[in-house]
Amino acid sequence: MVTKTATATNLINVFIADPLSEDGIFPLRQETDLNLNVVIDTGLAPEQLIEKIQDVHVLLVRSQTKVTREIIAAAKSLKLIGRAGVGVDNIDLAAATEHGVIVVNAPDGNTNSAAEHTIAMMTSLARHIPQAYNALKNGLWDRKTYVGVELKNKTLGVLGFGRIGTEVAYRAKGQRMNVIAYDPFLTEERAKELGITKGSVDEVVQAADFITVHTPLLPETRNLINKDKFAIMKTDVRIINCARGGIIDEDDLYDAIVEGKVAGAALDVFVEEPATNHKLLTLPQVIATPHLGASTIEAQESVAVDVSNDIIKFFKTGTVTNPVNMPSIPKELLAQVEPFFELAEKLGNFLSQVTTEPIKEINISYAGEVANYDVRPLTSNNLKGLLQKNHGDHVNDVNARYLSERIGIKINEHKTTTAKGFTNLISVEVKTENEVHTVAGTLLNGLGARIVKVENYVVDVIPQGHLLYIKNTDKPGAIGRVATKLAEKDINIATMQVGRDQVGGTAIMMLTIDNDVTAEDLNYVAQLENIDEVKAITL
Ligand SMILES: NC(=O)c1ccc[n+]([C@@H]2O[C@H](COP(=O)([O-])OP(=O)(O)OC[C@H]3O[C@@H](n4cnc5c(N)ncnc54)[C@H](O)[C@@H]3O)[C@@H](O)[C@H]2O)c1
Ligand SMILES: O=C(O)CC[C@@H](O)C(=O)O
Repeated sequence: MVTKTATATNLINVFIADPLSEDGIFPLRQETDLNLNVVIDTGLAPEQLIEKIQDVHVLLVRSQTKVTREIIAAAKSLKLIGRAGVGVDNIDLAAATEHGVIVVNAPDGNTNSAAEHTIAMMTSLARHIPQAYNALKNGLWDRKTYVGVELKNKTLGVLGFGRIGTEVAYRAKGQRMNVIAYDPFLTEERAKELGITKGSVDEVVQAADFITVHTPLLPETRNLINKDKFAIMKTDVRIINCARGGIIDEDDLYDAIVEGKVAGAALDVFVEEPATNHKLLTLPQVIATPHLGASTIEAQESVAVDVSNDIIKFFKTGTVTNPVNMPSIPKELLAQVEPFFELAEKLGNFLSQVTTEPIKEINISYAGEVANYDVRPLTSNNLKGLLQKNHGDHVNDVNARYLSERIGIKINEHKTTTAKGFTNLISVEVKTENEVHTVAGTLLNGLGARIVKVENYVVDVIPQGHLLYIKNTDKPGAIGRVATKLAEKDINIATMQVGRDQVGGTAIMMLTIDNDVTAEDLNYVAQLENIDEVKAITL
């Protein structure tokens, strides 16, 4: 269904492949600066989706659509994948990164709903509410079978103490439960502050009467709870999974329930979804919901609004609030780091034009104030500049690091707070089989970007427009001869910087000129006496 039409000028095709809150996509509908063409077409088979997203710039999904490598490869114009929710395990992140497609999610919008659902599941499990309801609906007034347990004074084990795990713990404390948790990022101090106990995974599962998992599904968390863990649990433990199918080994859970070790399980998620015919669902001790953790009006509106706003922000500013496959820069730092993006890219671009062999190694050094920030986005921009010559617009901030590593470039980043006379200095060195080239740049207060060092020579060049890089032997007349030859070719010199290592040694000239030069012009200059190398650089 086409919900908003747009003319072809800068048309941005947004394809919504899963049901999203209509109120949540309101920001997209009311956006007038961008030429958005929003199409909603849900429940498609992969082949149908592939057919429909050839010209799509933004693909927006929840958890149903599997955004596979094939789908990403088929969407030739794809720039952004938006996930209205937290988990991105339905998106092939590696493929997105390789294709330079940014992935954004909405990490905060459904935290509350997922935490509330977890508590609802735990309470239902403790009191057999779904089973008793079913019996009563079937005409059975059974008050003996469904005797439950209280939550009060029981211990809740929480594995994964991020946004949702923490919210669940707050609520469990409200039920007067004791909480023990494990998360690699949980400190003793934070645990103390929240009035909970910090334990290892084994300590958590051993101590708990109820265990709830709230980690992402990662190689390290797949089957985090398996038969070895069930073996050390208390008998009659109850298990809740409102995070991701696969964190708990489903076969081992089945066996542990049948053997009487586990009294019951409440599951919102499964390894394979939809899970309509699952063996766990045949057990009376198992209660389940069809992945409803985030299914509230509030959460769906909130995640869709967040992801819609990020789409708009991306096309207006090139930045996003919730990137998944590139480092995020806190808003308060962005303003400070942003001016360095262009400089970093220009330095990379410069080096790509002076280097004549495949680059094997790049050493990027950040000195001065800039070293206080997360410099990974700057390195990505630098690598983007370096690769653009050969990769054109296939390279962007998202895939620059991946592409560089794939072609075998070793990337080293260094930080130091002393910048040798500059407030900030970015120095980049590239190494090839036979060459080493360096360039350094800074941002001068109020004056903008400057290249301040080329190879070992101090210069002062605005990194913009057409430059000539000339290496010569330091002999009288070289500068004059170059200027004359360029004048003969009607090439106007705007600025000229010279530097040398020693009298009579190697020298360089950095010229800014008004127009681009041809290979023939370069040869013309290169043939001059004492001129060793001439390169044209466009920044
Ligand atoms: N059922 C639903 O509808 C629903 C809704 C929202 C989120 N979720 C899922 O809930 C989970 C948690 O979401 P969140 O927003 O709290 O994420 P989060 O990123 O805020 O928290 C995840 C936590 O897991 C921790 N972790 C990672 N590896 C771990 C390990 N090996 N052992 C223990 N902890 C580990 C991380 O350090 C992090 O603190 C995710 O899997 C998400 O996809 C499900
Ligand atoms: O889209 C949904 O409803 C599920 C979302 C949830 O699993 C998440 O990870 O955010």
